[in-house]
Amino acid sequence: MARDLQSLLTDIERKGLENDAAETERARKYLNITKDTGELLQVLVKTSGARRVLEIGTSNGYSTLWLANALGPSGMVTTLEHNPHKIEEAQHYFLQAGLAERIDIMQGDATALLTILTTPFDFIFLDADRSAYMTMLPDLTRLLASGGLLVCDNAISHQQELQPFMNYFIQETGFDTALVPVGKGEFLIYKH
Ligand SMILES: C[S@@+](CC[C@H](N)C(=O)[O-])C[C@H]1O[C@@H](n2cnc3c(N)ncnc32)[C@H](O)[C@@H]1O
Repeated sequence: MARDLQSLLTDIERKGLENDAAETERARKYLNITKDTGELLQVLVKTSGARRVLEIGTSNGYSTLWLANALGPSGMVTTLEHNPHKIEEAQHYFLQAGLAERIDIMQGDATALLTILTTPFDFIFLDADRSAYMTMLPDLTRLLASGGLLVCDNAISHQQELQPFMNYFIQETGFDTALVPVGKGEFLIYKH
C-alpha cells in the first residue's frame, strides 16, 4: 500500500537536511528544494494543467514526488539524473509513494539526454549543474511547449551565476519571466 505522501515528504526533507549538514562531499549531498518550493511547484503544475513534466536533477526524488503528485494519474514526469545511487534511492521513494508508474527516470548526463528528447513538455523544472544551463538553453527552449512553463531553482541563492541564463529569456521576445522569492528563488519562464 502507498505510504502517506505528506509524511514521506517530511521524512525525506528531514533526512536531506541532516545528510547535507554532515556530508562534506558535494556529490553526496541531496540539495533538495525547500518545502515551500514544493508547494509552489504543486500549485503551478495544477493550475497550468500540465500533463508532461520534465525535471532536470532528480537527486533522491524529493521534488519529483511533488511534481508527480500534482500531475495526477494522467500525467507523466520524465526526470534526468546521472548519479546511480541517488536514482536507486529515488526509485525506492517513488514505489513507497505509489507514484512510480507516472515517473520515468533517465540515467545519464542531462545535457546529452536533452538532445535526444523530441516531444515537447508543458512544464520543465531545472535544478542540476548550473554551469551547464547555457549549453542546455537551446534544447530547453526547443523542448518547452508553446504555453508551457520552465521553472529554474536557485535563481536568488545563485543569482550572479544564473544571470546570463535569465537575461537570455528576459531579453528574448516570445517569453514572459518572473523572479519569485520562494525557497532559493524560482525564475519562471513562460513561452508564448
Ligand atoms: C540540486 S540537486 C536536485 C535536487 C532535486 N531537484 C530535489 O529537490 O530533490 C541536483 C542534482 O542534479 C544532478 N546533476 C547535476 N548535474 C547533472 C547532469 N549534468 N546530468 C544529470 N544529473 C546532474 C546531481 O547529481 C544532483 O542529484
